[in-house]
Formats: sequence, C-alpha cells, structure tokens
Amino acid sequence: MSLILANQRCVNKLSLNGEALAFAISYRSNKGGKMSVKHALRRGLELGKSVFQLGVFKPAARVAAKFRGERLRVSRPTRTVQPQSFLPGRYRFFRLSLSGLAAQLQRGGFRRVINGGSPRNRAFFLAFGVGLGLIEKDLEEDRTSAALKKKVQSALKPFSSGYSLDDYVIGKQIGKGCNAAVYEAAAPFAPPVESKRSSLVEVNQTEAQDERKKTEPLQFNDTCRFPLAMKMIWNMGPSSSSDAILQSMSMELVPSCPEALKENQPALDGHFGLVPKRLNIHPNVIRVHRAFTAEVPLLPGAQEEYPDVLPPRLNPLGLGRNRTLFLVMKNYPCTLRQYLEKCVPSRTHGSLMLLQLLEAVDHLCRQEIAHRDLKSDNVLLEFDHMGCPRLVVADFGCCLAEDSGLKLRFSSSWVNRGGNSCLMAPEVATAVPGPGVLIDYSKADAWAVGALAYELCGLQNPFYGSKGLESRNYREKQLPALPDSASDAFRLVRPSARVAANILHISLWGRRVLDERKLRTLMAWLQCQSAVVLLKAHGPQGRSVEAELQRSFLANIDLQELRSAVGFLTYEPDLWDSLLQP
Ligand SMILES: Nc1ncnc2c1ncn2[C@@H]1O[C@H](COP(=O)(O)OP(=O)(O)OP(=O)(O)O)[C@@H](O)[C@H]1O
Repeated sequence: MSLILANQRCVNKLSLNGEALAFAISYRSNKGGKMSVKHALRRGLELGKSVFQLGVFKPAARVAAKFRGERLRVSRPTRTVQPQSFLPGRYRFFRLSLSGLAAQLQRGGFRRVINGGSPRNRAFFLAFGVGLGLIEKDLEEDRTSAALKKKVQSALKPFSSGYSLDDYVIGKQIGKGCNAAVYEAAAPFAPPVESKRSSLVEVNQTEAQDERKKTEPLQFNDTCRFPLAMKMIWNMGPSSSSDAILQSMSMELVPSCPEALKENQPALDGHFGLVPKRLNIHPNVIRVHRAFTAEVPLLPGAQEEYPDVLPPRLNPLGLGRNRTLFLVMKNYPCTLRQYLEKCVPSRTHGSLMLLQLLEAVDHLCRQEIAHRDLKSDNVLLEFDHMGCPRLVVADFGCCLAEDSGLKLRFSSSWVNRGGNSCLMAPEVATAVPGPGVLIDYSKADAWAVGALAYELCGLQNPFYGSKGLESRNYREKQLPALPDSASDAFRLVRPSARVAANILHISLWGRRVLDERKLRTLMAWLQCQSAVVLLKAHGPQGRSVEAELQRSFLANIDLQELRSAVGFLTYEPDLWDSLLQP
C-alpha cells in the first residue's frame, strides 16, 4: 500500500510507502517537531530503504518500531538498526493505525460528501475512502479476534447490573444545582480503597496558568477512588410512579447510552412514546451510563443542604416525592467554571477549549438537538496526559430534542424557551409568543459558546452581573474587546458552530492554506493532516485532546463548509467560491 503525501509548499509530490512515512513522522516528532516537513519526508524515503544508521536514525527507528509493537534488533558491528520482521507484515503498524480513522472517515465524512457534496468532493473522498476501505478489510481479522472480544466481555460482565442504588457505594457530594444533587460513586465490586492521600489531585498546568495565580498549584478532585458520579434529580412533580418520573425528566436521558435503561422498563419500551431522542456518542458530550428510578435515600448533607426537596418520610416538612430519577456518569475532576476560577488558559488551551465546545454544539445541531442551558457550570472538565483540558457538555435537563427539529412552536408564554436567561441567544430572548410563531434554535447554542469565549480568555462574561449586557438589546460595539492574545477565530463565533469550528481548525493547524489559497493546497493539507492523524493514532498522542479534535474534523469534512470557513478567514468568500466550483 502506498500513500501519496503531497505537501505542495515544501515538496512538490512525494510518493511514500507506509514504512517511510512512519519513519518520517516519528523522526520529525523525535526532533521536537522542529525539522521541516520536507526534510523529514526526505529522511523518511531514505529510511524506507531498510537500513538505518545507528547514530542519527536510532531514535526514529526506535519510535517507529515501538509503534509497531516490535523490538529493535541492533547489529553492533555494522552499526545498523533493523526492526524485526521488517519484510513480512512490514506495513502492519501502518495498517493498524489507520483502522479507527478509516472507519470514521467512511462513516462520517464520506457519507456526508456522497449525500451532499460536489462531484469534485466525491472524487476526492472516494479515492481516499476506497484506499482506507481496502485497509479496513484487511483489518477485519484483527479487530474481531475472538480473544480480544472475550477479554472485553469479561471486563464488562460485573457491571451488567447497575440499575439500583444497592449496586453502588456512594461517597461525598460533589455538586448541586437548582434541580439535583450530584454524589461521587463507585461499583461495590471495586470498593474504593481508603487512602491517606488527599482527595485533590494536582495538575501540571504551568502553561495554562495566569501570572496572577501562578503561586497556587492547580488542584482538582481526585476521581480515582470514585470514578462515577451519581446525579439525584429532585422530584417535585405530581407523582412518584416510574412512568411519570421518566416522562417528566426524559430530557435528562438524551445523552444516555442504549444500555442505560433496563430493557424491561415498562415506560420505555416504546408503548407510551416516552423515549426521547438519543444522542450519538461524542468525545465532548457527557455520556449517561445508567438511569433508574429509586426511593430517595438520605445522602450525606441532605438534611442541611436540601431539606425542602426531601420526601416527608425523611423530613416531615419536605415537599419532595418519595421516588426519583438517578443518573450514573463518569466523575469529572471539575467544572469549567471551577477551572477558570483557578487559572486563565493559555492561548492554545483557550482555542482548543473553544473548539471542543463548538464541536459539541455542532454534533448536537446535526442531530437536531439544542442544549439551551450552556454555561460554565454545565461544562465538565478533565485533563489529557499532556495536561490539556478536555471538555464535555453536561446537564441536558433543559434541552430541546423534538422530532420536529430545532424549531419550537412558541404559541404561549407557558412554552419553556430554555434554561439560562443570561446566555439566551437574541432570537430566542426577543421572541414574542403568538399563533404560528416558531423559535429557531439552530444557532442558539453557538451564540452561548461565543459568550463563553470571553470567559476562556480570562475576561468576565459580558452578559453576567447587574451591569451586564442583555442579549435581547445589546449592540456589537458594546461588547468588550478581546485581548490581543486571543485567536482571530474567537471573534467569529456567530456564523454556525460548524463554520466557527472549521475556522479554528484552520487557524490552529492549516495557516498555510490561507497563504496560497489554492484548492490543491487545501487538498494537500487535508491529505497531510490525514496522514499525520493516522500515524499519531496508535501512540499515546492519539488520545490527546488535539488528536481527538483533528480526527473529529477530518471525519466531518464537507468542502462547502470548509470553504465558508476559509472565506471568513481571508474575507474573500467569492475567491473561494470560484476555486471550489466543480
Ligand atoms: N459527571 C459529573 N462529574 C463531576 N461533577 C458533576 C458531574 N455532573 C454534575 N456535577 C457537578 O454537579 C453540579 C450540578 O449538576 P447539574 O448541573 O447536572 O445539576 P442541575 O441541578 O441540573 O443544574 P442546573 O442548576 O444547571 O439546572 C455541576 O455544576 C457540577 O459541579
């Protein structure tokens, strides 16, 4: 299998086999990424000739061999390094690293382009998709190997339950909102070990910290002992029946996985039409792993912190119902708000965080779901192995997930417009109820992300506080200036989440596309990005926030949308229009 990696700016066209490309990329990353692409590719070609000089090329050879899961055989007398099994199965590493993306590209980008793209789009993705498809076929054996399947099944077996409170050990309270309390939890078969260790973990985030706050180390909740979070929603409704609870709180189930509810749950087998729209999995959207109803227990802090919502069984003056809904999710170390209280993200981290929010919103839009309550309390945060924040959008209690799409019939003032009035998009905030009035939520979440961008730059959100702007009547010129350090793309969130996300992707990783403004450059950049992402996928870097974002971008490519993004960045949409016409 060979891959044509065309880097128009540096080298005109280099035909590389997988082996050479693997070496080129690993060699370059070994040099701290400082070497030019052209130089690295040339080296890759040389290295692909099968003999590796011990001195200069050893690090590259070692990295590439490590990727392949092979050991290096070093032959001292001739000072050559040769990976074992170099000839048979020589492309094994390369094939393996392609698998995830190939499937993703075929399922995502390829499908979308086939449906709506121009013939030129189609040709490009057809070639790319078919290439990857061949590899994919080859990989079938690897992926469905019986041994691996068995291992995964046995690891999941103990947690095939989890549909009652008795299936969990519940720890301390980790959060509270207007509608729920959230507790740390663990499965009893993995009992949390009592440790003398502090329940806080320190995050190595020197890059992210603002000068003002550098003296304090960044500390967040340690989630190792209790890897799960259990949200107990307060039931103030008219009934304690499971059906009524599931019906009134059904929006909380939108981000749930298919196994979250017990199969024989009577209210959710389709007869009553209570199953809400379910979101597909996405790295920047919370996943609810279990959801069940149970009697409200007396959990730590309940009598002091939320006595009024307890049932009379637990507090004679309480107004809550006896049963309620519980959701089980991953436990995250902190919310975006807690993180921003402790530090101001660097320009890079800020851009990556904004990009993740936009990717999450774009994912929701594609499935015709609007969150309607985006704020920093509803964004949870963890860190990848390099200390980069990974964000997930949580709390879908106010979302709009109707079969009729993102337009809500606003016939009377009793219709709920959504949760967060401060960050309500102008078109939602100014809507006046009446016959035939529809509120369009397709860009509402993207607007809220635009307001959150101020917080990501370390500024106060201009729509908060007694002197804050009101979304219903503010003017663009009233918005405070963003700091000079903010990426240009921060200023352009209004178009749509997808276009704004593309703008950020290009300004982070594809600046050269803007310099040359040729379709060929754009294509070459996409191919280059694909190759780099494929190669990264196998190592630890593959799990970084950056790699996840790049994968997601490539899997969702639509040249028309990409064109809009480039148009925004160059302020010459017409130029790109003409270039990209079939
Ligand atoms: N999976 C989780 N991991 C860690 N903390 C969480 C998790 N889910 C929620 N929390 C914490 O609990 C708090 C309240 O959760 P959530 O926002 O879901 O409750 P709510 O009552 O629906 O909120 P709202 O007031 O916005 O309606 C969050 O702000 C956060 O601090």
